[in-house]
Amino acid sequence: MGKNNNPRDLALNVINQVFNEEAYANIALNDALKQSNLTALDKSMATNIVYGTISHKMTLEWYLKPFIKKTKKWVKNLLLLSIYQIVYMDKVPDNAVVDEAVKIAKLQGDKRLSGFVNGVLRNFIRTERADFSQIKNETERLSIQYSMPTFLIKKFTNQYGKERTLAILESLETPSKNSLRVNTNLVDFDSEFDKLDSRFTVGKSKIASTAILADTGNFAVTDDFKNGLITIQDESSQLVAPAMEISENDKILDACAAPGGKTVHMAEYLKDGHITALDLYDHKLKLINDNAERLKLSDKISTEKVDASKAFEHFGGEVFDKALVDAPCSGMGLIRRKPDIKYRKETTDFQGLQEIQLSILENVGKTIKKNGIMVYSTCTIFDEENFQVVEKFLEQNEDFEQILITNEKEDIVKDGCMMLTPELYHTDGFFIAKFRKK
Ligand SMILES: C[S@@+](CC[C@H](N)C(=O)[O-])C[C@H]1O[C@@H](n2cnc3c(N)ncnc32)[C@H](O)[C@@H]1O
Repeated sequence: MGKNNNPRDLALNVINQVFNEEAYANIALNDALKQSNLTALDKSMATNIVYGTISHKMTLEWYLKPFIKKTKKWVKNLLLLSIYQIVYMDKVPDNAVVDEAVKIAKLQGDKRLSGFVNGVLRNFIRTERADFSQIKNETERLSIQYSMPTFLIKKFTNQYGKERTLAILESLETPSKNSLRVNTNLVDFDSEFDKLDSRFTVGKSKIASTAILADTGNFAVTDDFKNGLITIQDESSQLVAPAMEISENDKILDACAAPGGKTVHMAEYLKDGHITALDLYDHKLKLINDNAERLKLSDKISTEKVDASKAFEHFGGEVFDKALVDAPCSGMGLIRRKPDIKYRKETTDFQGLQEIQLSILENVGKTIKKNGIMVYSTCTIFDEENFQVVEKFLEQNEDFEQILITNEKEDIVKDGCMMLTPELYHTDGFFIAKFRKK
């Protein structure tokens, strides 16, 4: 079997990049899948192994620890992804996992180590599996059981208490749903729902009227996606555009816009209005333009490479009717979809992120007209980047007041902000606050 058509070998190469070189899992996996000639079924298996192994990394290391001393990084990664299959993938027989691991060790060019891999895995299978209850310290136990660094367990517990923390951790263990948004400019919601319903198992969202949900299905390759009738957007983030109170002639600034998921949603509300979408990088602006083109909304959107914390210097004061600051954040609400986030050191400087978020809000705020609306959103569920930002922004900017957000689902509203934790509706974790310029 050649390298390019072995799903486990591909998974190992991606995991090596993520664990050894801090690559982003989604990018490394997409690149590897594109270059491979795997069947759709094998692609899905490789994807499952990559995300499963990353998601359960700390648990798998704990399982593996009694069986090895020191070994090469790729060998350890191969053992981790094999133990993932043994423990979590019921349909794959243990013997097949071992045989495949041995084959991959040989493929990686090391016959001697293939014997070692064989021995460790056979030993692991023979030995009774360790039980989490033997870890006496509760924080450590939760950390190993849910593969979450202890400082995050502590942060969750401090903010949400034990019971809700457990519910959040449990909910992060179950897979994300596919969440689609219907482009109601091009097609009626109900007819698109019926059409998708005839081909996939789909359902409606409990929180976003534009969302269609599905457990499985690769919607990015469908004609309806390519033709812009549907797009892929989490239910929680579909709540942002409706919160903006958009009028069809509004001039809107989307300050942190790429890849443009919310830009295109807001643009659907416009007739003669226009959105200026900013980001820091050309390749990211291209993603916004691609999205706008696919959804047939290019005439309503222009992109500019401008630092949002210097928007006022670039555009001047009182120019826009509305602004969205969908700020750079730790992304801790996306752990279910992007499990590598929980191990990344650069996303844990919550105070540093808060400073950036406040400086963007303050500067963008100056570009809004009197009575203009500014919405602040993040995909994180920690207070430093959410309620503390709202509080400090209002303290430091007396020309703004908070508009209290309401929703018929009271459990997603807290202190006038929308606050979705991942266990409530099995969405991404998400936060929305709303301000008006006096
Ligand atoms: C949370 S993402 C935005 C997601 C986007 N609103 C959507 O719905 O698809 C944050 C974006 O802000 C950009 N960004 C970070 N700092 C920025 C800054 N100072 N000015 C403008 N964009 C910035 C990042 O490159 C990233 O693309």
